[in-house]
Amino acid sequence: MNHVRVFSPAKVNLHLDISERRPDGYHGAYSIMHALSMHDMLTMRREFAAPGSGLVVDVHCATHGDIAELNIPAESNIAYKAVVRLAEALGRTGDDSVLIGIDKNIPHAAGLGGGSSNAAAALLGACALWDIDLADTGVRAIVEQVASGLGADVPFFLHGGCVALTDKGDIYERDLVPSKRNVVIVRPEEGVSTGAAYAAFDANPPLSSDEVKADARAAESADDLHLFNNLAPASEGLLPVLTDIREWLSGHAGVAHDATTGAPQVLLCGSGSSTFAICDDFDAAYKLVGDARLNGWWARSCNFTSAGARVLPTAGQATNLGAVQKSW
Ligand SMILES: C[C@@](CO)(OP(=O)(O)O)[C@H](O)COP(=O)(O)OP(=O)(O)OC[C@H]1O[C@@H](n2ccc(N)nc2=O)[C@H](O)[C@@H]1O
Ligand SMILES: Nc1ncnc2c1ncn2[C@@H]1O[C@H](COP(=O)(O)OP(=O)(O)O)[C@@H](O)[C@H]1O
Repeated sequence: MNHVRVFSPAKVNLHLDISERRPDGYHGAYSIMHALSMHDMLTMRREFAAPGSGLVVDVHCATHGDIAELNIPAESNIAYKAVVRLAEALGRTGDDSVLIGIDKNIPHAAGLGGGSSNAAAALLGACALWDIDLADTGVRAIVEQVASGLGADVPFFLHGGCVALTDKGDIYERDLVPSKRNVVIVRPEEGVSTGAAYAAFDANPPLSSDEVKADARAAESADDLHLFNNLAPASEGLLPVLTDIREWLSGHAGVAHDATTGAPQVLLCGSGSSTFAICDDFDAAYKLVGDARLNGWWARSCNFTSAGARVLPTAGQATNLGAVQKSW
């Protein structure tokens, strides 16, 4: 195969329980992530490689839908790093040329994991271009190790759906039954750096109770969870407009409420700067997007999805991802 398209979804953390900083600099994290129908699309092509060139990778990004352009050199793009590190891990030292086009709909520095998802998509796309069998457990272990080395959020996107992860939020623990509900994402113009959010967390870590921990571990489906994110106060401290957005969403008609606690189902996406709200139905989500835009915020509606980063079937093969893409 010399040409693939790879679906690259966004994520939210339905539950993000950060513990104290570890000696390796990372924080422990029990994270339950859910993939969204909002997605980027990667087009990857293998081209003629000049003799003696080694591996040549190039990346081009096009942004769509009012999101800021990603003005970074190709070598800084995490999709570039993914392909180079996978080639190294697999011992592929020969001449090769891989061109990656990224159509970006997911805003960056938004807590939606767009870069991490692009990295997972690039790993799967490279495997398809190189005819690498991911059913082989040895190969799969190499791909998962490369994913984890690229960033804590990357391994999730190899799975997708709704997944609980442990350690630093990168080790798969179990699947939960995905949700089919409507989601609205709202964000201000500014982003939040993940590293800065973790540093602010360290100043006064709001550690979770045993009850919160037990509750998350008992949940079997996404819809059973009580939304939780103890990184949110740190991000709100860094970017006070996040408090305004949370309070505004929490008081908006059409936002769903937790059946047990009665709390509005509104939460910061990971380290921010997006906030998500779960809505009762599509009409409520549509109205919420319009109202948020009137406040000057970026807003989109989408759905939870059971997909992850996925190489799309070539023409003639059946797929259910079309339904996912039409939903936003
Ligand atoms: C907070 C979360 C929630 O899913 O993601 P975002 O909301 O930013 O997307 C993750 O923990 C972020 O994952 P990711 O964005 O992949 O982080 P990395 O690139 O590995 O690390 C970025 C920075 O965050 C810190 N970091 C990350 C994960 C973790 N468990 N502890 C940390 O202290 C690292 O020290 C590093 O300075
Ligand atoms: N393919 C990519 N898509 C988005 N951001 C990328 C990409 N490659 C590198 N980056 C860098 O990673 C940073 C974090 O991006 P992203 O994963 O979208 O945010 P978050 O971790 O908040 O979800 C960006 O600000 C950008 O500088």
